[in-house]
Order: sequence, then structure tokens, then C-alpha cells
Amino acid sequence: MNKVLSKTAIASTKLKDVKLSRIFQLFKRYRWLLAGILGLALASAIIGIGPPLILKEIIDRALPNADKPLLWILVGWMVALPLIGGLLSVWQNHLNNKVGQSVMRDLRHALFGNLQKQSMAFFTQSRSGEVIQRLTGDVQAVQNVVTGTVVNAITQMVIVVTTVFILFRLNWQLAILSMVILPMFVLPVRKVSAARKKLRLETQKVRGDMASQLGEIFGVSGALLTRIFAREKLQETKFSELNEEVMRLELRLNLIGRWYGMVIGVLAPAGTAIIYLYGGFSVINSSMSLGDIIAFAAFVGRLYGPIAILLNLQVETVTALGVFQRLFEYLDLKAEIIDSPDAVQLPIVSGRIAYNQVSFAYLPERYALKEVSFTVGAGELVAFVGPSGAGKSTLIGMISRLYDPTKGNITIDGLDIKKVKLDSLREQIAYVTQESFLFHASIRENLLFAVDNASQDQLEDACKQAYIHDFIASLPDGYDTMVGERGHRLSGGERQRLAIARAILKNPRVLILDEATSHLDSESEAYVQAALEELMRNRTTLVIAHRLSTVLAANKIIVLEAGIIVEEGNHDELLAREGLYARLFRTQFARVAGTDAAL
Ligand SMILES: Nc1ncnc2c1ncn2[C@@H]1O[C@H](COP(=O)(O)OP(=O)(O)OP(=O)(O)O)[C@@H](O)[C@H]1O
Repeated sequence: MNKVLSKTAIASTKLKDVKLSRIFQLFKRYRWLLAGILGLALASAIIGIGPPLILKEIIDRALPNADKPLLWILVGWMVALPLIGGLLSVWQNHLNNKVGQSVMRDLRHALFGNLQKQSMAFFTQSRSGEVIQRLTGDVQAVQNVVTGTVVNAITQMVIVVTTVFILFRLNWQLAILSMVILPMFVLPVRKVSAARKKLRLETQKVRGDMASQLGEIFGVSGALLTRIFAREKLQETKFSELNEEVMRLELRLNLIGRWYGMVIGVLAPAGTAIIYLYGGFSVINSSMSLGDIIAFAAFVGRLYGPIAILLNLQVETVTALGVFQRLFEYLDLKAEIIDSPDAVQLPIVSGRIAYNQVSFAYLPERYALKEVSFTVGAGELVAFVGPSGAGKSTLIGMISRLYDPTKGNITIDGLDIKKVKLDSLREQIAYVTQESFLFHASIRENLLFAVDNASQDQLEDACKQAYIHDFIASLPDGYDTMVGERGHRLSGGERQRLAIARAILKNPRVLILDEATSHLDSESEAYVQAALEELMRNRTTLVIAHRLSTVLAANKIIVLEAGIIVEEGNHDELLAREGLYARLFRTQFARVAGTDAAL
């Protein structure tokens, strides 16, 4: 199966079931903290045994014997024990939260790290809103389970075990009776958990869809398109559908939880009632003291409460498993474009590039490039031309390993690029795309994205070479001007020149350039052209050419059609051939010749 496909097939296949042990692994780092919490939980549980016993002592000893000092002491303990218990629980709660929040931070970090490693194939086939939703919304959705479950489960189990022990010590017959009702608590758990897990998974999926939709609608390009086509109503309808669906699913999820809560809520008093019935008869027959029965009933409450919590935790955990499936799916994504184990540092190159029999298929058997071979000398300019979809972008992107060849290899200064460290390769390459992307930040920050320790002088030099400095200097905030999302506060030509300045700042040995097809006015165009000439100077340049001046200046023009090199040579040679280049020249370059002539 094609590599690119295997990575994205995840979207359609069923998610793998998550094992609880995998979730426990997330807590492994915090085992000592968990042990501390367990200690505190034990202490709290032991303290919790006190009040019912004190009650029993008051009723059975202090009151019948009119023992006032004993009453004082017992009442004193009645106040002191909850106070100590309260202090311990604040501490325990804090540690609890610390573990939970740490696990969530680790999860987000691991997800982020793994997504960073993914190749472009992943990003072209996923929606950014969905990715963000998993990293934020999904992690948030497991918060309750992650922060509370492990410790809460331990605490409640300690309470259950200690209480069962005490119950049997007090009266073993009553103790057995109090457990008769327990199976009725447990029976619905499996069904409820499974139903809630399915619903939670559905909800998170719909939330992901909603996040993607919002990202598209309110991104600058989406907002523009919506307005141009006056499709606000349609967008609203589409949004409402998902919005309603989220509400419907959340309501169902909550309702199932409530029904279950109600069943438990009814069963617990029923259990206590049985105790009072049997115990009441025993008191009437004088086979038990009043204090015994009251203390026993109080302990039974301490049994049913934690059992209900434990079962609820089980339901919540299984519900969250659905969300964990989505998180682990991203954690398990294999990064395909990574350093090979024996990768070496790429030394500063002169910039000789060779493509050797390079083929590439995005989809099985649908080759975007077929056995492409060519060489570029150091410092040379090679222009690629060809009809739309011929494979030009695919071809030039491969030099910085946005995609790896399906067959064949690419070398730079004779070294196979798959055998050098990715960072050291990409450090020496700059890629100026058609649509110059800028972050929603200041001009300075956008420039520093290329080299984070560049000085103001270096920034200004680069901007002067890119013919954008005077414009920046004329802005009220100068280099601190915010460029707006994707740089939409700047004109197309200004964005391009800023992107060129960023590339100049990087000072790469190899330049990949996808010339913008958008026609700027002749003054802007002249500036962009001049900036590009500065950028290309003394570097090996691979350019998807749309300007006449570029093809004329190129050392070599490579003509691509349907992923195959059909012609190769300089402008005059290719024109004389009267082939594809000559045709393209007449339809494409001759059209823009007017613009170039303005230079
Ligand atoms: N991410 C992708 N997944 C699947 N197919 C793709 C992907 N990107 C491009 N293609 C296909 O690969 C082929 C080559 O695309 P490419 O973008 O390299 O062409 P191009 O020559 O740069 O086109 P243009 O001049 O229109 O930008 C096209 O048929 C395109 O549909």
C-alpha cells in the first residue's frame, strides 16, 4: 500500500480499542506522587471510621452512664476528626489535581510533538480544525477522568475495604445482609458504560467537525468567499445542523448518566432500610443495642456511597475511553519523513542537485512524477514549466523532503538527501511559495521566523534587498506592525516581498521558488521581480516559472507534462523545437511579457 495512503486511512477505519493499561502508562511517571496520595487517602479513610464509633460510644456509654467528661472528650473528637480529615483532603485534592494536570500537559505535549513530525501528506489530508479539536477539546474531555479517577478510585476502595472490615466486626449477619443489594448496583454498569462511550465518541467527532467548519468559515479566505458569494445563510444552516447535533448528543449522554444516578440513588436508601428493618427487630428483641444499629447504618452509608462512586468512575472511564481512542490515534501516527538512524549532518553545500529516476505517487499507481532525472549545477537557475497538474510543485518540494520519492533518489552535492539530517538539509534551503504565508504577528516576528537571533540591522538589510524596507519604515509601528491573520493586512505584493526578505535573511544555498501567478500592478510587480533577483543571486535556484524574465535568465528550462520531463534546454533551443514549451510560451509567457517589459 502506498505510504501516503496508509497514514491517512485512519480517517475511515474503525478506531482501535484502547486498553486501560495504556492509560495507566500515562501515570507511570507520577507513581511516587500517587503513592503519597494513597497514603493521604488511607489516613482520611481511617479518620472517617471515627465519627460513627464516637456516636456509638456517646449513645451506648456516655449517655447511659451520665459520664460528662467522656461526653466532652467524644464531642471534642467529633469536631477534631473532620477538621484533620478536611485538611488532609485539601492536600490530597491538590496533589490529585497536580497529577491530573501533569498527565494532561504530557498528553498535549506528546500529541503536539508527534503532529510536528508528520509529513505534509498528513496535513493535506486532515482538517486543521479537527487537529486542534483533538489537541485541546479532546484532552479537555478526558480531564475529569484523568484528574480524578485513579486517586478517587484508590480512595474509595480504601473506604470500602475498611468499612467492610468494620461491618463484619460489628455484626456479620447484618454485614452479609447489607451486601445482598450490591449486585443490583453493578448490573446496569456495563450497558450504561458502553452506551455512553459510543455517544461520547460521536460527540467528540461532531465537535471536531464543528471546529473544522468554524476554522474554515471564519478564516480570512473562508470569510471572504462567504461574503463574495453571499452565502452567509448557507453557512449558518450548515453550522446550525452541527450545533444542534452537539446539543442532542450531549443531552442524551447526560440523560443516560442521570438515569443511572437515579437507580443508584434509590438502591442505597433501600439497602439502609433493610438494615433498619432487620436491625430494628433485633433492637426490639434486645439482641442489639441502639448504638450498634445507628453506627451500623452510618457505616452502611459509608459502604454504598463509595461503591456508587466507584461504579460511576467505571462508567466515566469507559465513556472517556472513546476519547482516548481519538487521542491515541494521533499519538500512534507514524512519522514517515524522519532522520534515518545513520543520518549525517549535511555540511555547507555548494548546491549541486541531481534527481535520479525519481518517481512519486500520492495515490497508488497514480504517478505525479515518473522517472524524472536531471542535474543542476551549483549556483545555477533551473526553471520548470508545464501545464497545470504536471507535477512541478511536487517535484520542487521533494528537494526539502516534503515528500520522499516512491522510487529513485535525490542528491545534493552528491549526498542522498534521505541520508542526511533533516534539519541540516532544511537549514540550507529556502522555499518561497506562491501564497506567502505570514503568521498573525508583527513584521519583525515574521522575519525572525527564518533566523531567530537576527539583529535589527540584518532585518533591515534583508528588507532593503527585498525592496520592502521603505514601506515598513513608513508604517506608524514600523517593524512592530501586526500583519493580520495570514498577513491579510498587507497587499499581495507586500506579502510576497516580506516572504522574500524572510528567505534572504535565511541566506540559503538552495532556493525553491514558486513564482506567483497573480498579476500585481506593474509597479508592485517590478519591486517583486527586483526582490527575487536579489534572492536568486549566487544560489542554486529551482523555480516554477511564470515570468518571461525568469525563463530567459534560466540556465536550463525543464518542461514537464503529466509527471514526465518532455523537453529540456534553454529558451532559444526550446522555442526552435516548436514543442510543448513553444506552445506554453505563446499562451502563458507571452501574455505576461507585457508585465515584464515594464521592468
Ligand atoms: N496532496 C495530494 N494528494 C493527492 N494528489 C495530489 C496531491 N497534491 C497534488 N496531487 C496531484 O498530483 C499531480 C501533480 O500536482 P502538482 O501540484 O505537483 O502539479 P503542478 O504542476 O504544480 O500544478 P499547478 O501548476 O497547477 O500548481 C496533480 O494531478 C494533482 O492532482
